Amino acid sequence: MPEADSSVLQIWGGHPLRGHVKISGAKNSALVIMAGALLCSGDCRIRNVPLLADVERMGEVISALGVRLTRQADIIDINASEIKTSKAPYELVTQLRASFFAIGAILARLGVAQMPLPGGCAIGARPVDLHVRGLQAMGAEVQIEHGICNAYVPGSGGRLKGAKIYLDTPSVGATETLMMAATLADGETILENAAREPEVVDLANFCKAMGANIQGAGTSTITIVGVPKLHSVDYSIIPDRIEAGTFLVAGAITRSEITLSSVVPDHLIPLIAKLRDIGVTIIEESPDCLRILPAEILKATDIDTLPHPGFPTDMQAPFMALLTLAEGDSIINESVFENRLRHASELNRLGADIRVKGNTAFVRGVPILSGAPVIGTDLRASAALVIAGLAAEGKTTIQGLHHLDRGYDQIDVKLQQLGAKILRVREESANAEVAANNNASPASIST
Ligand SMILES: CC(=O)N[C@H]1[C@@H](OP(=O)(O)OP(=O)(O)OC[C@H]2O[C@@H](n3ccc(=O)[nH]c3=O)[C@H](O)[C@@H]2O)O[C@H](CO)[C@@H](O)[C@@H]1O
Ligand SMILES: C=C(OP(=O)(O)O)C(=O)O
Repeated sequence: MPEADSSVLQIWGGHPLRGHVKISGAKNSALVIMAGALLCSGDCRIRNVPLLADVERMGEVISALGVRLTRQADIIDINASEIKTSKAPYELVTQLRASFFAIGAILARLGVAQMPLPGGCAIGARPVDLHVRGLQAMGAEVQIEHGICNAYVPGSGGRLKGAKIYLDTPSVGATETLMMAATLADGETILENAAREPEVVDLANFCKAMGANIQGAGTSTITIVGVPKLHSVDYSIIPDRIEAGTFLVAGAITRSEITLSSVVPDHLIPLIAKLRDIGVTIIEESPDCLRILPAEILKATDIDTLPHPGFPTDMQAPFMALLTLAEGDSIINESVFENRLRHASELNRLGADIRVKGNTAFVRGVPILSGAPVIGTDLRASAALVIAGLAAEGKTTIQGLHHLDRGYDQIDVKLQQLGAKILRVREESANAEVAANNNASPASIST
């Protein structure tokens, strides 16, 4: 894992990319499937796990519960035959969102769980009321005190009971928490208005491979019939659709021809539709490979983020970067999170013309962007700045890499392999260069 906190990314933009990129396993699947491994009293082998700070932290959360976890390359082995404590550590859980979702699995296994409120991207209030209400409907007593969610199942045996649960909003995390809780509960749980994201389906497939009885994942009604115990599993997680989408957008903005493999095109339907809408050609080379061709003209479009299968909120910031260089006016409405447009002002530093009103961004296409120092405020905001930096004339320096490294597996290395002029350097040397007014691209990465 690179040293993110003291590093910055330097990008010399305006160069097309060329070649092939392999997409890593999905962050949001890997994290919740690691939590799901806590349901199993045998060995869980999880393959295709991306190299990410969030995965490392999630591994630390699981180890802190007294569960055995080892990692070799992209394989993680977890054996939760024994979970020594029901209390997850504050300093780890507060670093990512998905750690909280483990409350469902811990409660199902032990009948008790103490989970600090989670961290994750600061893109809105992100309450956990739907998780809590669902667990209460399954018979748990739940109270949030001093920033800790304390849950236990009263009565002998401490086993949750199946329930009919309607989610006010199709929350990904709440669907996953409750699905995990229900796999070992007594009786049938029906989740209505459930999230339909591919990562929810991946978690369901993982649980089913361990012997869980789950029907309907990928639709808005999921039925889970609890089983007494789950067995060992060897499971490979799906490719990361957001990483794939980010590379497609990077290809589009730099007018490049690149191929992406290990993708599931069906998971990218809303994004590919929008890219085609604005003039980008994307070819399905094979069932797991996409090719993007250089676009002559990029046209403006409107985006409304929605739960899957709508346009994903996690692609909103990268797509905004692309629309800054499209011909005409675009309107982007962020409907999922209430504070996820902070990248707009950083994109404006690069010469974009974006006005924000409430949850809507009005993007007026400009002919060029020009490099500048910028700061990533969250994970996808940072990705948007990388994308803009690849297209901007001159040098862009991006701070805040701890956000980027939470969710992108070696993005700088992958972009270098595609010919991008991008370097991760220590912040002090970048500052020294600014003082010396050195804007030149270093010889080591000149193409
Ligand atoms: C680790 C992980 O998988 N993160 C993803 C997950 O986050 P996460 O699971 O946190 O997102 P949710 O789907 O839960 O959030 C959607 C909306 O529901 C609200 N809400 C959620 C739970 C709750 O108890 N009460 C409530 O009001 C949220 O504030 C938000 O406005 O799905 C998001 C939406 O696709 C993605 O952007 C994140 O990348
Ligand atoms: C918002 C995201 O992650 P998290 O839910 O972990 O904050 C994301 O992956 O874009």
